[in-house]
Formats: sequence, C-alpha cells, structure tokens
Amino acid sequence: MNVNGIKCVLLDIEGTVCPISFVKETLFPYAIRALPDVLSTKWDEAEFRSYRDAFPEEYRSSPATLQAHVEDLTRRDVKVAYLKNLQGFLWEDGYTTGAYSTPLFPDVGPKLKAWRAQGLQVAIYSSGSVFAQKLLFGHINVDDTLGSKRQGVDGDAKTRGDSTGEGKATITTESATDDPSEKTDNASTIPKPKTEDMTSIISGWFDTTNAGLKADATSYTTIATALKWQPSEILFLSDNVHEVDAAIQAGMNSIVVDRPGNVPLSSEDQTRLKAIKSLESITLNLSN
Ligand SMILES: CSCCC(=O)C(=O)COP(=O)(O)O
Repeated sequence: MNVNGIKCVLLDIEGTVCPISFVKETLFPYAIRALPDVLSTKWDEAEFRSYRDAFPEEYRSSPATLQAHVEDLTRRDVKVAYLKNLQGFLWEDGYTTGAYSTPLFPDVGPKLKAWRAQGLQVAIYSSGSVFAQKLLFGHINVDDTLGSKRQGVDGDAKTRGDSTGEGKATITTESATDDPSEKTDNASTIPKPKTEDMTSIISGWFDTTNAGLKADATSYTTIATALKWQPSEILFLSDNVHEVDAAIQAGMNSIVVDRPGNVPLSSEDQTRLKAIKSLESITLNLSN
C-alpha cells in the first residue's frame, strides 16, 4: 500500500506494535502483583503519594480499597489516566529486573528504523502513559530464545527489588504462574533477556493526558498541532477502528493494523477502511 505526502507515522501500541496478550497477560498481572508491596511500604512516601492521590477520594481511603479498585479497573481495562500512570510506575521494576521485555511484532523494529532513515518522524499515541511507553520501547526483546516473559520469573517483591543490573533475576520453578502464592521456593537464576532501547527512534510521545482520549477527533488535531505537521501529513496506525475513524475525521491518513490476537474486523470495517497485517505492506513517500 503506497501513501504519499507523509511526514510522520503515529502508532498505537497494544495490538499494533506488540501483541495484546503482552499487555493483558504479562503487564497487567505484574502491576496487580506488585501493588500490595508498594501499598504496604510506600503508602505515605512522596514517591508514591502523587499516584495514590490522583485516584478519586473514595477509592484511596485504605490500601485494601485502592488495591480492590485497581484490580476492578484493570479487569475492565478502563483507560483512565490515574490507573495508566500507576501502572507505569509499577512496571518499571519488571523491565529493569528483566522479568519481562517487549515482544514487538517482527516487522516493527526494522520498519520504524527504515522510516527514520528515510527522514520520516515516528511518534507514539497510546492510552498507556508516556512514562510506560518509554519503558516499553526502552526494553525491546531481541533474544528469541527467552521470549518476552521468562518461564517462572517471579514477579513479586523479591524480583522487584533486584535492580542491581547484575544481569540476574530471581526465578522459581518451570511452572510459570501469575499467582505468587502458587510459586515454590525453588529459586534459581537465569540471564536477563537481551534488550534494545528503541526510544531514540521516536520523537513524539502522546497519551490521554497530553492529547486526550483516543476515540476523540480533537485529540488527533492536538497531536498534529504539537508535532507541527498538517493532519494530512500524518499516518496513524491502530488496531482500533474507533481510533482510526477519529484520526480520519481529524484529517489524518489512517490504516487499521490487523494482528493475530486482535478483535476480528467486521466485514463492513474491512470494506470501508484500509487494513494491513504487517507494516511491511506500507510504502511511504514524503512527497505527493
Ligand atoms: C504503553 S504501556 C502498555 C499499553 C497500555 O497500558 C494500554 O492501555 C494500551 O493502550 P493502547 O492505546 O496502546 O492500545
């Protein structure tokens, strides 16, 4: 698919550059498991207070109330900024200890680098916080043998505390589980996955705090203004048809990215929208 006159590619994250399963089955459960330790040790610490106080008052009357609310929002995948900011805070240790790293779809890294080399700007727009976006792109898994989440890696406080950079993390037995209570004490160590920091390729970072909600056309106008491009000079790629519709309404070019594990596209959406299965299908020309 050829698109002309594009100066900037704006990408969604979940279901576009990485599988939905990485977010739902690795990142979300990690945050839920990490939270009790943070609530018991950092409840009144300056480091945590701003995340806590961003929640509505009725949900921060006690650590147990906040934990229950975070679990409920996560289960319902509510994309509210105070949850997304807290998740970014909780995910940092998981990336730095090597408990997980980002499994980009194989076409993504090479294509983003090629677009940069061609002189195009690459920017991100996700419901995940800008802080979480930078963690995600700062820890791209380049080690096929280990996968994005190491078998049996313990996601609780033991592992979270190990940010020494020694290249090891505490793990349990081979039976990986998201429930720390099901883990054994049979700890051993395996090397951290090899990762690449791809943040330098990206020169625009947008979330619901600095741009607005992803299904609102005005958010895309805000982004175009911030990037100093005409909307028509931007190509937005997302798995979500409502986001694609909003971007088109704002005057951007937009294509649906239809990845394994995504919600299947209706036949109507397949007819009315452009859709691709891999970024390899896109050829961009800076001039018209
Ligand atoms: C950037 S962090 C992980 C993604 C995330 O938390 C999320 O809600 C995904 O939202 P997206 O808008 O990228 O689909």
